[in-house]
Amino acid sequence: QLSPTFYALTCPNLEAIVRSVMNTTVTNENRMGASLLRLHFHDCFVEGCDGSVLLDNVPATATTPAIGEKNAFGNINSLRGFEVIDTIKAAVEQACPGVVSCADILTLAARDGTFLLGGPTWTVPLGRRDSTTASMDLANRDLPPPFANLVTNPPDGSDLIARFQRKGLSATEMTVLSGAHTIGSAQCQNYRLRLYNENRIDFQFAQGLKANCPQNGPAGDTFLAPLDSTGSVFDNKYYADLTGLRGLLHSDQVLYPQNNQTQAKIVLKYKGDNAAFFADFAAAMIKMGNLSPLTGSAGQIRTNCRLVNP
Ligand code: HEM
Ligand SMILES: [Ca+2]
Repeated sequence: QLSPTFYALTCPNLEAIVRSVMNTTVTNENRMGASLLRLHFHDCFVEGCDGSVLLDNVPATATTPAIGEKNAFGNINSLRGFEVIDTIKAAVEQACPGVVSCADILTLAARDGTFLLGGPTWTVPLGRRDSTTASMDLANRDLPPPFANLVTNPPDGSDLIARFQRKGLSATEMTVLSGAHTIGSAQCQNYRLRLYNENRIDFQFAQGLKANCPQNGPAGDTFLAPLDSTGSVFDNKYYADLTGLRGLLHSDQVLYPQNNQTQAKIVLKYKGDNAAFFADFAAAMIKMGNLSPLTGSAGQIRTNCRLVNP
């Protein structure tokens, strides 16, 4: 029951406001476009796209401790862009107070970040409402780790196909959404094991990265490398890099396996057809953006994206 015209009467300038702040932000720092795309993904995979990831801290309840998703493994010292959401929210509140959810703002910001770095655009269904809860445990359970395999990681279910399947997303959609790694960067601690322990990696590529990512931490732990060879441009180079064994994360390289032609063919298709990549990425983003939204009178419209309303 989300709709692209949800705010047509109540906040007609919403999309222009988001685009304007995002434009300034991405011009100033390219990577922030990528960071907001990732923030939206991490919101949607935990309790659905409800702005839960934006909550600074959540008061304890009978069943959950006082802690939010920001402290989960994949998020802590890694997620970025919270201040950008604050800036957009402030501008939106000025224009149309109390009407637009943080979850919708984040969804639009992710779309604009993609577009401003050269990617596709799409129409965003709107009308999500904000959660009053966030769960570190659910985030730890549902966000895929960079060491995840394609299909085999029993018994903890940390394989990529199953993890996305649980969110109603197919292996093809998982592969196209991973194409988001055409922009942005990762820290050495997330690709170190791959550099030193794996065979399916281009020799020169690994050598180049080892210089700043030594085998033993904490030295180099936070050193950033671009996720593909054109890290500030949204393009299909990511897939060419995978076929050249230059995927940065283990979870990237496993998308192009030797022993699974069905899966490998998805990568080859997007490597050879940028238009198909863009179209399928846009469609998969809309699908991911529709994950169990709060609508109607469920949840709330947060005044401050970091806090549940008093
Ligand atoms: C398939 C499973 C996935 C895994 C295991 C994964 C894991 C990661 C990791 C470990 C990083 C680097 C974080 C850091 O070093 O601080 C990263 C960055 C990123 N991820 Fe993913 N990711 C996955 C899927 C996705 C999806 C579906 C999207 C969006 C649709 C996405 C968007 C991004 C972006 C844009 C960045 C760069 C962020 C920045 O530079 O700030 N990822 N991902
Ligand atoms: Ca969420």
